Amino acid sequence: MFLTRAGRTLFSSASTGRLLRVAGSHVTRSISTAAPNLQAQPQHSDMPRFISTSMKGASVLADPRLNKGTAFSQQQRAEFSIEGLLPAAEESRELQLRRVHAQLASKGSDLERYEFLMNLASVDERLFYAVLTDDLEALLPVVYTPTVGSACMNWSSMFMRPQGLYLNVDQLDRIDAMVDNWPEDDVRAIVVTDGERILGLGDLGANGMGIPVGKSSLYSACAGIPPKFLLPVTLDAGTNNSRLLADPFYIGLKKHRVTGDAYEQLVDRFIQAARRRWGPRVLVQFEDFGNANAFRLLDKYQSQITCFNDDIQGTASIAVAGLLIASQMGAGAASASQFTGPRSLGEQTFLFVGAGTAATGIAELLVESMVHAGMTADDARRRIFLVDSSGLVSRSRLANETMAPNKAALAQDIPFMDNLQEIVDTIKPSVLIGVSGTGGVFTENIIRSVSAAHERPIIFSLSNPTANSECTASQAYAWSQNRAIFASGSPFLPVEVAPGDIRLPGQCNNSYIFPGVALGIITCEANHVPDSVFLLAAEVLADISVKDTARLERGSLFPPLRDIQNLSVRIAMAVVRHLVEGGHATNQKVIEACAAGEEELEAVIRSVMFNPLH
Ligand SMILES: O=C([O-])CC(=O)C(=O)O
Ligand SMILES: [Mg+2]
Repeated sequence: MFLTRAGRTLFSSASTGRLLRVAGSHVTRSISTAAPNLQAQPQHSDMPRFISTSMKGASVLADPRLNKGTAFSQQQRAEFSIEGLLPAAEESRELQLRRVHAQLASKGSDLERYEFLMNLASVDERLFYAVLTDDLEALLPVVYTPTVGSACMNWSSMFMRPQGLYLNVDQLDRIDAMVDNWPEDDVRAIVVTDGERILGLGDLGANGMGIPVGKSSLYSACAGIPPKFLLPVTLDAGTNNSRLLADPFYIGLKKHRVTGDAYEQLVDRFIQAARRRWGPRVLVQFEDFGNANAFRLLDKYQSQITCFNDDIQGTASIAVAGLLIASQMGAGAASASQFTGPRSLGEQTFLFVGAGTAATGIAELLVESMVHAGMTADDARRRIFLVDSSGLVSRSRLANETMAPNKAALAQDIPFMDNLQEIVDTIKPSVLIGVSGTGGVFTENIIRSVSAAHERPIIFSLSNPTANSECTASQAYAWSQNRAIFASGSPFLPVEVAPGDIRLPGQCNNSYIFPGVALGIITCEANHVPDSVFLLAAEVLADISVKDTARLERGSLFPPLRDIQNLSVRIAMAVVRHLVEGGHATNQKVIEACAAGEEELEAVIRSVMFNPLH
């Protein structure tokens, strides 16, 4: 039991190392978050951490950041006046974890598991993160894609208690007050959506809140960022989804999407209010905005504030990492006799099916990567082809249609074709990237054609959730005679392609990237996030992944999720170094740690991270 009384401060805060204030004349008690029966996870500091509170009684149990239920000792129960409010058993966190796993196993569907875990997070937040990090491989698909997609579809009918902050366009003059109502004073990163393009599911309006909530929990689970630093935000500008507008249970503004000045003001007032309240270095992650707004807002804010767009830059980074890794494996060769070893990205021909945020984001980062390797930007662009819902993105279209500038920059000087099979047969891509949001567009014929032209074609079906994947893992393997190097945005189970030959499809999802990138950004308190951070993150991930040859041989391009926190630390270290070199880091202590050496830098990054049971 750790106790602080007025006038004495005995402990440091969960992560910042600052001394906690003893509240007024109240007796301020501190709850040890330590789990005596659990081993400290080695990546974290051994210092027990404490949370200070002047609360007593039922309110301690009602606060998910303080509550640990039956893990409160008898002494703590007396101290916090919660005796009798809990059953007699005094349980270890380990036993509580086992119970939660058993409860999860008894649920009938992933959506039920999702609801159960969200409830757990609202009752005992550290136990929620302990369960999540204990089995991330199994639970990421439950708290994130694909299950989060079903949760968003059903958000209004499942609604019980609000999570995150909802800011709406009908109350522009109340935005400051709403931001002030958020209970945490030390927010360092915000995930914000306007719900217009939720995964590959389209406009889900305020139901899109599942995405910023889910991404925030990945910040904590994948990079150890303390939950109190994170804020999920939904900007409710209306919805054009008629199903939702007609749904009596819909929780958002029941009106069509507002565009123009009012929309602009909604975004701007939110950003100004957040910076006023949490300081100019608070990180803003744009997530699942519609295409036009995604690019426009990134263009508008990237030079002004600390921000990035995960669907453009995070997805680009993981895809480029995957392509670097697959190319290292010798993918893309035209025949078995050429299949001798590593190839460069410049030797591949890329065909994107889909030409939205993810496609152009990946394409631009690919160009940067090829330029980095010595190619000219024009030569690099000549290797990239895009197909949208009208057909091939060709220069001839530019005469009759206004195209988004980033898409127009990738238009090719070849005749227009509108049939995907014909396009594939003509271009003979060695890399097929699905970012269309349309399940099943990689048909058997398409995959057979790509595989006929290349010994080891790369097939990335990146649309989410699973039902929107352009093909499944088993289809990619079966239709390529098991030669495809396959990865997908949403997870697929291992596939036994022949007796004893089990492939592990890689999950090419931005969750490998944004948590580590954000950890770096918030640690050094960057005032700007340049695009180069995302190429760097891709290279770090690729360098680490190619070392695990046993895993690569089984088809999986990326490291196992159970290692993700260590991976995020490696990414964060590279990001911090890069931001310090670029003059974008503002935290003096971190700048000094960076100059002192690798160990010091790693220590300062790890000092930010939290361990739910320690
Ligand atoms: O959320 C994911 O799994 C990846 C992503 O950002 C998207 O599909 O919008
Ligand atoms: Mg997204």
